Amino acid sequence: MWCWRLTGLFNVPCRLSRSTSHRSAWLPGCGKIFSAAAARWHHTAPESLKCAWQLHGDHLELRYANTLMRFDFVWLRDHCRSASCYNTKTNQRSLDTASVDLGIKPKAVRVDETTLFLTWPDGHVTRYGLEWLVKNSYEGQKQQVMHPRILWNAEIYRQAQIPSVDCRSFLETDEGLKEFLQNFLLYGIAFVENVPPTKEDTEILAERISLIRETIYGRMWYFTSDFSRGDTAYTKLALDRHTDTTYFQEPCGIQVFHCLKHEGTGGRTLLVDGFYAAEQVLQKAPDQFELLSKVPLKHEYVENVGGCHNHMIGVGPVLNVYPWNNELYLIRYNNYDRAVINTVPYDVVHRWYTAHRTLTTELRRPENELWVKLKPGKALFIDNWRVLHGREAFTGYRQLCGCYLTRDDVLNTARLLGLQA
Ligand SMILES: C[N+](C)(C)CCCC[C@H](N)C(=O)O
Ligand SMILES: O=C(O)CCC(=O)C(=O)O
Ligand SMILES: [Fe+2]
Repeated sequence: MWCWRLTGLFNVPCRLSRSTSHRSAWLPGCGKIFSAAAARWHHTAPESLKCAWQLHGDHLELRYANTLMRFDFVWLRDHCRSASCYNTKTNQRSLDTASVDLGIKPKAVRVDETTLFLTWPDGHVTRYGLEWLVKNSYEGQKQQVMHPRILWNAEIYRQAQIPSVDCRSFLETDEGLKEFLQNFLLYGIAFVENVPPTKEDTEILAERISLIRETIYGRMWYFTSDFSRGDTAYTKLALDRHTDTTYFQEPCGIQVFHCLKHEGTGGRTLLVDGFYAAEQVLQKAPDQFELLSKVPLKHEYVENVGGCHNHMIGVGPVLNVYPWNNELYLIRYNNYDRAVINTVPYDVVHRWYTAHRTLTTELRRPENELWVKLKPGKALFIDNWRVLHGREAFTGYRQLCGCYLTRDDVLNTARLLGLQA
């Protein structure tokens, strides 16, 4: 159901990206290679077209499992998995890549049903499983998604009826943790229920999946509307949708919120899937999507309140995509914390404002807004690289606790449980 939503992100041509310039050079070329040079193709077995290969001046071309791959010779030497080149105990390369002649060429090539064999000028033999090559080639990787996701608006999210995970099952069983992480990876948000409403218990939750990322706000933070810090978060005012810590070179990966107390009105939490909105921009105005992914901007945090003095600057585009498949991995969006734009000339600035407006329009569509009231006992985990949060103005005493998590460690936990992350 979600595949089609995802593919859009990768297939739309991105004029400046390397992958596209490759693609256009590649597609017209491949027909020619097959027809004009068919005599030079070597097949595993005469009756089998499963695998065929051809040696060119500076690369090896291999066709296997419906994938046409091209391998640079240095790449083929560098990735050798023989005992002298690769340590399988540590999964680390032992070969010194700098010792490989950049003009290296195999002196013999052979392919059987499962394996490619290369003999190098010094007699060293490298073997590659054909399946391994498909999985690890550029062409194979280009067809893959790094992070499978389900993009959502309020309706899609509600209809999916994703259950909250119970605190005990989250803490005590691998199944509970895995279910939670799977939902978190797919949707960018996930809830844990029946959490004792204390900072200490929230910390135990956080530590179950990751390392806590300590920042200028501390390790575990409590906050209320006391303006103890120089930021609107510490008031009763409404906060429009945004991602946090855009002013870090690497914005925090995950934000945990647990509302410990609220005696008053308002204060609901707003959640918006930034990737869903970005996908709409890509569909409607690919040039604008591209601009948002290419123009670097600064975000800034300048604080001088009480004893707190901080000046943080983070640089990066609003949308961050992997260049080989155009897949989004990070949105940096905070209009409060966006710094003076002095990294782009005036004409690009105007086009950037237009693109920013298009994205903002998508982010603000009421149908994309998921509103939830955080209550004591219900902890919310937000993927701060994807899902924007905001809050409604409120009255009365409201206390939130939480922390940031290091993204690498959340993904590490997910992978160890067998999830693709
Ligand atoms: C979450 N906590 C209250 C600790 C910090 C809030 C940081 C707010 C800042 N404007 C930002 O968006 O990064
Ligand atoms: O008060 C809230 O619900 C959230 C405030 C906020 O955006 C933050 O702390 O990052
Ligand atoms: Fe925030």
